[in-house]
Amino acid sequence: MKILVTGGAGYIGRTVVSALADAGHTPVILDSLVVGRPEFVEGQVFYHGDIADGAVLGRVFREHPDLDAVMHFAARIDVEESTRLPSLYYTENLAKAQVLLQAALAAGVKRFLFSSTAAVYQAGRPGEGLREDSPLLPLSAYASSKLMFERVMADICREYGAFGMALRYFNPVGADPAMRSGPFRPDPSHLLGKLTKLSARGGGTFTINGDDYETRDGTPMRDFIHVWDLAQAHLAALTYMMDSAEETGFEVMNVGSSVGVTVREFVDTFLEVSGSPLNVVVGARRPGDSAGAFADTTRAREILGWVPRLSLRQGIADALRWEQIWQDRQQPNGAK
Ligand SMILES: O=c1ccn([C@@H]2O[C@H](COP(=O)(O)OP(=O)(O)O[C@H]3O[C@H](CO)[C@H](O)[C@H](O)[C@H]3O)[C@@H](O)[C@H]2O)c(=O)[nH]1
Repeated sequence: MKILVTGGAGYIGRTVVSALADAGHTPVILDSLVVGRPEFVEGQVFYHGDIADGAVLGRVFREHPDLDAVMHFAARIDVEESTRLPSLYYTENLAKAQVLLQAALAAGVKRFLFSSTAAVYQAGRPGEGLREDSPLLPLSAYASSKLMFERVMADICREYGAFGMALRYFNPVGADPAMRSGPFRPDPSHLLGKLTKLSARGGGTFTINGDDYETRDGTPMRDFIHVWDLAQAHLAALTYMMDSAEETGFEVMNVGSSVGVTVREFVDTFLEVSGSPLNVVVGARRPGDSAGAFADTTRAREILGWVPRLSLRQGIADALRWEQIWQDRQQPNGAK
């Protein structure tokens, strides 16, 4: 199948591009390269442009009249930034996404897969996984923009007789196990990114943001999903949409490991896997943080037949291996 992948030069989008190619599909990438990396589109069918640029969209759909589906990853993803710049988030993640969706529908592409987020949920009850019908409470413009687009998609897919799916990601970690892509931000704020950078520098102090939450060790809980497992969920969702007897539909599905891991447990596992001599201290809570939760992935298992296969340890090991490769690549002439 031929799939348009927006944001295909980004961390998750590029991983999915590799998974699609490995499975014999043909990805066509559309990326503005505002965040995405030019290295990730080398050798790929690639269009440089914005998801709402009519001229670029026109070219893509004209030159690929045989597209079977769109996988839409291109988005702004920084929760903190979204609380400062909500208009940017509603423009990029909601208004522009609608332009893309309608361009696809006008071109007759009626399968649309969207990257949503677990940030749409209200914090779960301790010990209970979040289900797709659990209470929603988006706390940032980022989360709201994602949830709003889910609803826009549901309505417009019905109007046009199309099939849409929104995958609600929990916390992706790791890199393509074949090392074709991985995280690339020079100054990441997320847990594994921070730990990986410290480890690459040979040590330093890592601060756990609060240990007075209602979790088993007081530190927040998250559900970490290997990015390659996440990519496989997209392939399963694509197959499901293409094989569906229904022409029209809309499905929401959690994609997580279904295992809750606390920040302290994560840090301990990281120290074991990396062997890094990090100094771990406990600091204040991070504003806006929640005690967190994990995914109930029953729907993805039953409907898509998808289950995560890769461990947290492998996610950490792959991230560490990729960090080394990526840093080496950033050096001129490959010098260390
Ligand atoms: O140096 C650090 C960095 C993070 N943490 C803690 O680790 C946990 C996880 O934080 P991340 O920033 O890694 O992940 P979040 O769950 O907060 O947010 C991520 O997942 C969300 C979905 O739930 C959104 O997609 C968002 O964009 C993405 O960053 C939080 O309790 C955070 O405070 C620390 O203790 N120290």
